[in-house]
Amino acid sequence: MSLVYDSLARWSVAWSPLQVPALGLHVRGPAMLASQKDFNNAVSQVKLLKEDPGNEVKLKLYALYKQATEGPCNVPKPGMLDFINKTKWDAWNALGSLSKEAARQNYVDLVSRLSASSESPSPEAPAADRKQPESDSLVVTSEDGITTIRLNRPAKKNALTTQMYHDIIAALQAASKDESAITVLTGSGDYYCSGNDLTNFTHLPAGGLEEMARSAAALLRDFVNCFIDFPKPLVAVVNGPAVGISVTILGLFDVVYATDRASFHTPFSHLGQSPEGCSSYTFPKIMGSSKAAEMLLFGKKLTAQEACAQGLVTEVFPDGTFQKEVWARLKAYSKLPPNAMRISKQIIRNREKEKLHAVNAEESSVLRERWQSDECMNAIASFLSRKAKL
Ligand SMILES: CCCCCC/C=C/C(=O)SCCNC(=O)CCNC(=O)[C@H](O)C(C)(C)COP(=O)(O)OP(=O)(O)OC[C@H]1O[C@@H](n2cnc3c(N)ncnc32)[C@H](O)[C@@H]1OP(=O)(O)O
Repeated sequence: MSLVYDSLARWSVAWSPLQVPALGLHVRGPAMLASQKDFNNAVSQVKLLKEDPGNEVKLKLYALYKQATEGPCNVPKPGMLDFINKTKWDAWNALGSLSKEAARQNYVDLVSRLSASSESPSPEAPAADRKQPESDSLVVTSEDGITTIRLNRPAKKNALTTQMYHDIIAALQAASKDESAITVLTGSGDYYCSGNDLTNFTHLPAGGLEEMARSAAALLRDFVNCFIDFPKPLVAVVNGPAVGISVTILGLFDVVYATDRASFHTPFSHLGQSPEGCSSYTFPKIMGSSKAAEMLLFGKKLTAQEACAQGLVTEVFPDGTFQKEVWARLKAYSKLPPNAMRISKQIIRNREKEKLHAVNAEESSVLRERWQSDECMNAIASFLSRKAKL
């Protein structure tokens, strides 16, 4: 094994970035695929990376570059002892029949994530230095080794405004670097979260509906990416009913504790919309395809006990003792060695990450189209004119 690593290290020196670029990526909608120009820019950007991304990532870059430029692996497998070329060949071959266009997009995505992480400040951000959210609708605190991100719009059932998506992204980025061991998302009041604030769709920018859909899809994608990439144990403390995107992203949490008053509802078809938060992938994996279809296609609302039986929720607590029991448990967990927890999370989650990024991109792209449909516009208009509730 060390021989292979040594060889890879030398390789990375010998490789020009032009030769270098997530394995197993097979899904992506046509609307958001990168152009040749985006791809060429990404190839140039690789040269400017400030930090060496490591051999594993270089292998991914290499494989995606080959797939994007030459298509599926079409050269004979190198001999057993030709470690370097065999490892490169394996990485390229693992991409199977991924299309050139999807490989190009995945290459662009990977480079953009690498560029963003090499630009972000690396020093640990202690809780006291944390930039506070722009609005009071999100409250972020750090105590006893736990950073808590609290949705704080109880009068609107914690519906997520555009500003809140931005603030949650910033809070997760800060939490990933602070001194806490565990990060928690929870809600204030009787609801956990009623999902996307439907009035987000009423603020039409100068570019009209099309521009609104484009920017919402980009924000959705960034938002979900933060959950996919979050490096520490991430726990949802579901203090009441959960709707829409607050349910779908639960598949990206490590542990989900729920009060017995919680319910889990994804009424996407009722809203003329389609699943997000990687739920089109995580839900069938967690609960099987037919239970996932009942939720995601027909909007079946699950009780907390049902969600627990189906694996979406880790444990259900009686509402009367929910807060006390859950926080006592989390405080105990937060004393565990933080690095061990991070590394264990990495092992559990890393092999799925590229797939999840590809699913997120496709779901966002499909929603971009859905948001411009009559079905969706009519459903939102109906809610806003108070004719419809879930
Ligand atoms: C960057 C964009 C990314 C988008 C990602 C895609 C996300 C998709 C989703 O999340 S889809 C799910 C969207 N959510 C809903 O459709 C829920 C709509 N709300 C309801 O059906 C009901 O409000 C309820 C069942 C959640 C609660 O009903 P009830 O207990 O009777 O309370 P009220 O209806 O009186 O609600 C109180 C107050 O809150 C306002 N409100 C609640 N939810 C939302 C919401 N999602 N968006 C906007 N406003 C909401 C509701 O209008 C009331 O306001 P008012 O007091 O009348 O001013």
